[in-house]
Amino acid sequence: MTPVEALACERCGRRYAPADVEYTCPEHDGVAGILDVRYDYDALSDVLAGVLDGPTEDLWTYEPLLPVDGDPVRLGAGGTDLLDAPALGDALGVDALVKNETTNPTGSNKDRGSAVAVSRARQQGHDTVACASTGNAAASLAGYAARAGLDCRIFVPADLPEAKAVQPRLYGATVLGVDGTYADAYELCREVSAERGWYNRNAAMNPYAVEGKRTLGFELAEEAPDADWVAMPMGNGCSLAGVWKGLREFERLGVVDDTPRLLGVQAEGATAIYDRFVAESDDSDAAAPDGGAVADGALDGEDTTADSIDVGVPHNAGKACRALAESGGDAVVVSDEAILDAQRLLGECEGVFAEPASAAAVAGVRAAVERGTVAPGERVVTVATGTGLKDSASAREAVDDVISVDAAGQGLPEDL
Ligand SMILES: Cc1ncc(COP(=O)(O)O)c(C=O)c1O
Ligand SMILES: N[C@@H](CCOP(=O)(O)O)C(=O)O
Repeated sequence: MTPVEALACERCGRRYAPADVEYTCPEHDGVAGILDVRYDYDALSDVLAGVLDGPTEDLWTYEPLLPVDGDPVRLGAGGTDLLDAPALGDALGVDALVKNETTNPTGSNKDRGSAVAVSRARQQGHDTVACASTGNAAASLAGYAARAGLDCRIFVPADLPEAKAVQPRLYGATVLGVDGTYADAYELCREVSAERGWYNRNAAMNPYAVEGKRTLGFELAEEAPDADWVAMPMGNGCSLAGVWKGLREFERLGVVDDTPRLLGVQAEGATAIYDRFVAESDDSDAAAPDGGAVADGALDGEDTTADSIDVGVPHNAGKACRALAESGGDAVVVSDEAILDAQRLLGECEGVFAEPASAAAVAGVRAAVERGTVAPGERVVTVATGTGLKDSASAREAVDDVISVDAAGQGLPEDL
């Protein structure tokens, strides 16, 4: 197993032996003290050559760098394609690449976090896992729980897109539709899981889920060492922070000489991380379309068609802002209209059907080019975090109507 040195509190810096604490720092209430897994990098360095030797089949190619003690749960997460995206690049004015996370086994990058969290849950003898979700973590946890033979409980906002509520049930999970926001579902899941002894996967409190997410950073470092930017959507901010951790570690371990800048993208209806980043950045030229009102990062106003990033209380905001700042990156906010345009652009240009939250990253690149943050021709990897197939109702807004034709061809347009 990867030698975990300690769990360090993101807030106060206290360090704990892994056996002494399961979730957050005991010095703070609730989720405030997120713990970060710290490794012995000399030991990681010793196993690195074996990891880099050969193709990345899936995220367990990186098993010696992951905090899992053998017998991981395998469903095929990771090892996703990095696509050249020339048509998208022409449309955006950059040298574009797309990291296609839509092909993960349950359809999103959340599978990376679930693979590690569920493997640990099984190793520790838990029989039930749980999470709150806007849909993708739900399906992901449920799919991995099914593979591991564990029971699964999911808390979701009741107004979830239909397929996102169906998918985890198909994997055998019990889905609880909470009459409220994602933030409400998160708090309820936290309380009930603690009361009933369920293993809580949520990356806002479980230090190990993000360790799976950092494998996306490993892959990007290996596959696109010359990238200038990596653009990602932000909901809780954990996915972006996880990618940054992986990128930085591969720089530290000498796999790459340099790291790309991160572009974090939020939707106009849920801007808490963006607001905090702007507030913390002395020299940021970030500006929201609405004038850029600065909030305290703890809003509960969730209102965007990009439901996966419709997060009013992003618990990983601090980590995400630090990642953006350390990378020399930036944050942008995009409208729902721009997101739907970008969803269609990504589909038409590159054959990738991504959900609105993922398309937000494409819209964010366009916005960043327009305001000069990303220079024309720079090499930009956009992470397509999740498939659009789970939310055809949103995609419906982005496409033309079906043309009705009778069986004899009546109605067929002449100019087709
Ligand atoms: C498809 C998709 N993209 C992006 C995100 C945002 O990830 P995070 O909440 O880690 O910032 C999510 C979270 O659910 C997601 O499902
Ligand atoms: N929006 C996310 C929230 C949970 O994901 P996590 O990995 O940050 O715990 C989702 O539901 O997919």
